[in-house]
Amino acid sequence: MNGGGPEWDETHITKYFFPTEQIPRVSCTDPLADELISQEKPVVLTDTKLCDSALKWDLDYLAENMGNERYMVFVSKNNKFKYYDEAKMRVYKANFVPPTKRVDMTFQEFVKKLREWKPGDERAYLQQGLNNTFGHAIVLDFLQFNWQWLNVQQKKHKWGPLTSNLLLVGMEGNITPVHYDEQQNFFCQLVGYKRCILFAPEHYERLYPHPVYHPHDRQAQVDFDAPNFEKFPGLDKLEGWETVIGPGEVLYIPMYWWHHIESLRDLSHTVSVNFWYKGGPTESITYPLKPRQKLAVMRNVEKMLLEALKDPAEVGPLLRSLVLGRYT
Ligand SMILES: O=C(O)C(=O)C[C@H](CCCc1ccccc1)C(=O)O
Ligand SMILES: [Zn+2]
Repeated sequence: MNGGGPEWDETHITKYFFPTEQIPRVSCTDPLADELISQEKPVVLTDTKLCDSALKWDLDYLAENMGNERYMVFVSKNNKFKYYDEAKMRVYKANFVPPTKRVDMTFQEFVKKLREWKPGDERAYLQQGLNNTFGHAIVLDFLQFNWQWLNVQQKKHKWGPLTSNLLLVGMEGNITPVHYDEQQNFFCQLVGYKRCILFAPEHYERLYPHPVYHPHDRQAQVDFDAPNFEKFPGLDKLEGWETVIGPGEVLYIPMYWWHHIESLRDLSHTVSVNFWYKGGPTESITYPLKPRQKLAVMRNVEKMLLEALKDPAEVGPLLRSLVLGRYT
């Protein structure tokens, strides 16, 4: 399972209620790699040398070179860091209690928090878009990423522009619950080990995402640690793909694919950098539509209905009267 040595073993892996298969792990020179990426299927690339210049980004190096800027850190009373959209939170009428709190702090403050952490303390997760305000050493490392390989991939698979790189520094055991993004993603692991569980877009009916207008848009309502099979009956048909990625490995997370990401329990903190790309130009439509295209249609229908009806409570009844007994 894992590369060279005994970095981790099954004791670090939480057993969930659904079956998974291993995500293929190939060399980036293997034709299978390009085949899977062009089919928008997940694959672990073991030798891209994408971020080798950042393999040295341990806490001391980052604390030393990240200057005194304040960075975006989320704190949580438990180990879950479920993302929420702050803009949607502001206009969301019902009561929404954000599950984490955003606290901007310097990297030194963040490292102190990590090193002094005791069970029962709130957990922290630094999630900051990389930009040129980071110290010059970091910028130099960034410039040495394997941009040549990335540009070849971007062109070959007709992706849109690179939109952002998120620097992620997490505590062991931190979990980003299952969600999807509307971008292609080369997810690069630098320090420590992350378990990534992925589900194809067609598992949409089994993961029950929050409504599009909800602050947790794109996030599943399901809690893998406490699955509610009555409320979410589709869960018993859920099946996924998973892998554990370590330093120097890149996981391709296709656009619209669901992913749950956890920093292995009881091991070490983790450092990752992602590369989010806009999807390519909508290719000529062929039928039947691909699952991710149906997902995009469903999102647009939701947005249109909310715009037309104004009251979210009317969306369910209207759609039910539209389909029940007619399309079902
Ligand atoms: O790279 C990805 O897509 C991940 O999900 C990585 C994930 C943190 C992402 C946090 C987040 C989720 C949604 C919107 C904006 C930010 C992790 O590694 O814990
Ligand atoms: Zn994501």
